[in-house]
Amino acid sequence: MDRLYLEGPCTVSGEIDVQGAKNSVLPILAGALLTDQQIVLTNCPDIRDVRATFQILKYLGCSVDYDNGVAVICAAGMNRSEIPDALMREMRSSIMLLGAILGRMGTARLGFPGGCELGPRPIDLHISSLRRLGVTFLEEHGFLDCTAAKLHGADIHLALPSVGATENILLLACVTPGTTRIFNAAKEPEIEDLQNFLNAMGAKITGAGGSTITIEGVEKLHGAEYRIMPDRIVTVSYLAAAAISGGEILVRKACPPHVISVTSLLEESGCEIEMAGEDIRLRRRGPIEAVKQIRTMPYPGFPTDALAPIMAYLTLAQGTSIFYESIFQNRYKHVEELLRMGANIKVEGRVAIVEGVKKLTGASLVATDLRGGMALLIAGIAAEGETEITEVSLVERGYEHMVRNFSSLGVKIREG
Ligand SMILES: CC(=O)N[C@H]1[C@@H](OP(=O)(O)OP(=O)(O)OC[C@H]2O[C@@H](n3ccc(=O)[nH]c3=O)[C@H](O)[C@@H]2O)O[C@H](CO)[C@@H](O)[C@@H]1O
Ligand SMILES: C=C(OP(=O)(O)O)C(=O)O
Repeated sequence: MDRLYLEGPCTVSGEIDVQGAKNSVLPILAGALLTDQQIVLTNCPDIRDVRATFQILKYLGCSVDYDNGVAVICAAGMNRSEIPDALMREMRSSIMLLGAILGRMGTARLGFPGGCELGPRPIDLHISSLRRLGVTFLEEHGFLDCTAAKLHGADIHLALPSVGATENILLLACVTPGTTRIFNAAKEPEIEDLQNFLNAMGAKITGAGGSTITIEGVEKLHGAEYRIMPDRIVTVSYLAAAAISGGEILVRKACPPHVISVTSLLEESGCEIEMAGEDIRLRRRGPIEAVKQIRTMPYPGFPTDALAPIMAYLTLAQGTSIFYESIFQNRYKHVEELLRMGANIKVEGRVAIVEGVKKLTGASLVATDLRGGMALLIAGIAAEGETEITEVSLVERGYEHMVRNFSSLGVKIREG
């Protein structure tokens, strides 16, 4: 999709099911390379990053079928271990294929991943961790040549709890002889989803969700059927859209415990939240109240991926909200676009000061990145008049069926 048009203000109201999580399905698709038997994934989201991963899997020699949220992958015919540069640049998570390709083929050749819109995103921790497992790297002409001749378990202390590095270690260590322990591992729920999926394939991993993960290498993995967990950032994006519009929403098939850092902020700012089983209901009580301090942190802290959607919501708050982005260097590109709508935001380094305004007005905007683009959509719901958003394909990296889903909630939205 090229562009989106919204006609605001609209009131979001209704019920919606949450899609499967982008950040779970991508490493899990990499895991499908570790067996020559069939993998069936349900709740697999229909998003651009998944389609890009399918392209890479097919290039590597796998068969891939996708229909209505069910992906069937078979890597029996895998006959390549290199990923062309153009496919690597499609997305950041292409780097997650490294551990899996090495685990299956013993060698891998790939370029550097894309997705640099948030500032520098080095892969030094991925490389140093896999080196501890016995992988050797040769870097030449923008490509990494990797060889896993003599793999062995190891203790790995991560300097930072990197989500991607933790996942790459899991993917390789589960088929590496011996015991591997990861200290200061990332604790994000998507890591636990990857652990559960790999264990369903016969891996022996314990501890994901905590900061120490233990992996007993096994010789072989087998086929499995697995349901991808709900996307926590899509969940909070729907909640923010309803909240800014003064509406009421029931988000179904979610995982409420995964989004408490965001729902408690929504409550603090004037929304009523009810959680029951897989349901989250949000209703706005009155005016939006500013939130004094929002600091992005690794899980279970406030997620960096939720910063932009929540910032869009707080542009209409009474008072001043202050954001501090602690994970990425440049997560404020969308701010310039929100300013065009009449928002009052000042950015100083990693801090953004959002002075609430009484109204936003529709404008012609460019999506700067995935979550920044969703922030513009959320602002466009509350803005007076027409909002045009271009570069929407960036938003489609992580959100499925946007026009259909937001229309069903009462948003006047159409594809351009
Ligand atoms: C596909 C996927 O799951 N993406 C998520 C993943 O990204 P990703 O896995 O890239 O994020 P990381 O947790 O690795 O990055 C966190 C921080 O560590 C730094 N770092 C990371 C690796 C490395 O080798 N060296 C290094 O310095 C990064 O620059 C960043 O400042 O976690 C991020 C943080 O929750 C989320 O915003 C992304 O949505
Ligand atoms: C930054 C994100 O994703 P990625 O790591 O895939 O670029 C995101 O989902 O907000």
